[in-house]
Amino acid sequence: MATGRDRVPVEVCKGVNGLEMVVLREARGSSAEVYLYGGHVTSWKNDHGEELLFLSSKAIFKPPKAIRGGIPICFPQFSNHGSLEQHGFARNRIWSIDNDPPPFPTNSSSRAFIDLILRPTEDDMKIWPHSFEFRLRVALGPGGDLMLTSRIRNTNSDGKPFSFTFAYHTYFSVSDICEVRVEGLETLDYLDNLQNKERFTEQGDAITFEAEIDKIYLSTPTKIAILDHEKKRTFVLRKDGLPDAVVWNPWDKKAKTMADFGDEEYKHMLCVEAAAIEKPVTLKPGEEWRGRLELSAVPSSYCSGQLDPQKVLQCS
Ligand SMILES: O=P(O)(O)OC[C@H]1O[C@@H](O)[C@H](O)[C@@H](O)[C@@H]1O
Repeated sequence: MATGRDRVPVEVCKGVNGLEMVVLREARGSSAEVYLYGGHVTSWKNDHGEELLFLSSKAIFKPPKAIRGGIPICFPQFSNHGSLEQHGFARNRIWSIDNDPPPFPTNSSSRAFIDLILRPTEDDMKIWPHSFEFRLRVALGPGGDLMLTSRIRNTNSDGKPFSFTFAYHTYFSVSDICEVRVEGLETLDYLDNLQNKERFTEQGDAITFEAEIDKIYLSTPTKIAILDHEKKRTFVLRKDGLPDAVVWNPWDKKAKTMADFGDEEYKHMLCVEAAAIEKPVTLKPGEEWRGRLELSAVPSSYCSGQLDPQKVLQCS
């Protein structure tokens, strides 16, 4: 666990439109950028300086519009699964740097990290009448892995529990969506957002892409792999506390309806979102929930054709 002593100092600077952001740098060259607006990771680069996340060239860095790309945080509501605004309000609030977070029991050897915190304002409590503390740690591992840990605590003083849904809405950068496949979701049940959230079962093959997709896979394994054949790169997601996984690509028609997304950009992105949606999380006052996502990008040149994400990891 990193202590104050061996921690790499983070840089706080002004990003697009003067919005404050934090830059994390790891000794071998990987880096990440985190905006306080949304507690939003907008960039994750490997030690060759290659960008691994998709960020739209038309992204609007201006509240209240959430930033299109990177890793928006969906809380306290995923999508339109409730009465709040789409994907909740955490992604368009200004978070603060948390200089003194409660102890972080983690075995991570990360030295480059930032702790952020979001608490509701009085106005927030008018639309979602609950008091909470949302602590987000964004860390870079020594090998360039990106780790996000969310800790959400019910701080209601009225004795009331609350429930929420959640997602790390990660936009991965891919060379060509038609050359990408996702492994780890085969044979699982999913809710199809394009068919009134009806429940279906996925076929036995890895998922490939040739049209709009918007599915919530249920009870997914802790590891999911995204294989980018053209780039010879595999993204591996490891997650904890997040049983569901959303797979989204708007494709051409939907892309044209989105003001903050280029018409052709759908070809170069894929969202695979570690989430808790089907069974909302309920917290009593004083209780805390934790949801963790760890992302790695590994060369996959010798791994194509292997369906087991575990093997993809072993041969990297
Ligand atoms: O445009 P937004 O609000 O960022 O949402 C983008 C997409 O986010 C995905 O997570 C949802 O499943 C989609 O239904 C939605 O279209």
